[in-house]
Amino acid sequence: MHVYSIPLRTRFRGIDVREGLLVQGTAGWGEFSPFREYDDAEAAAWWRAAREAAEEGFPAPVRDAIPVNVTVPAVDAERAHAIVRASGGCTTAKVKVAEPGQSEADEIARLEAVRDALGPSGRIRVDANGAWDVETAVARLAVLDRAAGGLEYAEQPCASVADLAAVRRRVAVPVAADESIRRASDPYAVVRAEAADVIVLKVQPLGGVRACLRLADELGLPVVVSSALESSVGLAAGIALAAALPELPYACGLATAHLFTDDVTAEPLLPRDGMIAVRPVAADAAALVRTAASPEQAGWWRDRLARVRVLTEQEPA
Ligand SMILES: O=C(O)CCC(=O)C1=CC=C[C@@H](O)[C@@H]1C(=O)O
Ligand SMILES: [Mg+2]
Repeated sequence: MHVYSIPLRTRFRGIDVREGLLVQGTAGWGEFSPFREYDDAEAAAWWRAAREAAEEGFPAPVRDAIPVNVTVPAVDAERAHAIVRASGGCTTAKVKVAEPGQSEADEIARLEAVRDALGPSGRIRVDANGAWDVETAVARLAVLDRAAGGLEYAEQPCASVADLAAVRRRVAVPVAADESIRRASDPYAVVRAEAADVIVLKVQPLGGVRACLRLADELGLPVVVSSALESSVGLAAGIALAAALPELPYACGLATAHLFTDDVTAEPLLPRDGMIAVRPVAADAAALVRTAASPEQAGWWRDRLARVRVLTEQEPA
């Protein structure tokens, strides 16, 4: 069991340092890295995903490389341009918007810079993490669609399923559901309400690759696989899901190793020509030493895992 702590290059979803616990089992390496504020019940799905990776391994792939998007945090225009140019050939960009303290003008400048860096044939999507109300989403998406020279889709413009559905009825930009799937007690509500054109699946919060494949099949909407901001060990599970899905019509949000200043392996899962190769990832000793968390942090993660294990051991097999 190893606990890593790796600083991010840029603050992302309010965090500057990513932490997680890695386990090695008979099938390979698994990652358990629920965000700190999640309670043990929510963290249980993340442990099921880690256990699957370590003990069962992944289902057979149907493709050997995954197209990925570059993820652009809520940075200024100049940084956004540089991030896209250094992305390893990504032709799709996902741009964070609705950051507290930022204005519409900041978002317009960021999107214009991303369009400039990608060129006219690139695809741009935005992610508001549920921060807008319906009126703001409708007005803002029209503005951002123009600034971007066309948006591929808007990820989670509003928090509730009802609001997503209302936005979808009123804007031409397609809507993707993320938090409404991964943090919802009822992911099927999105389909019943016709609230999304695309669903975002993340392996750890949804309990593993096989659980995601079942959900994708039942939901019946096009899937984008995204990371939960993981080390390359966790990213490998997302790559395995993207590799096993019968259809993969969009680039996936799995190029987030770029956001980390270091990784737990000498061969991070980074894109080349906009694609990440499907391959197993093993943590290596030197990288684990370099990225090791403090004894205090490691103790916190071990205690958390011990509590979550008790919860998951009570589940039916
Ligand atoms: O989808 C991507 O391009 C990268 C992953 C990503 O954006 C996220 C990872 C982890 C937590 C989230 O706040 C965020 C997201 O909302 O999709
Ligand atoms: Mg999202």
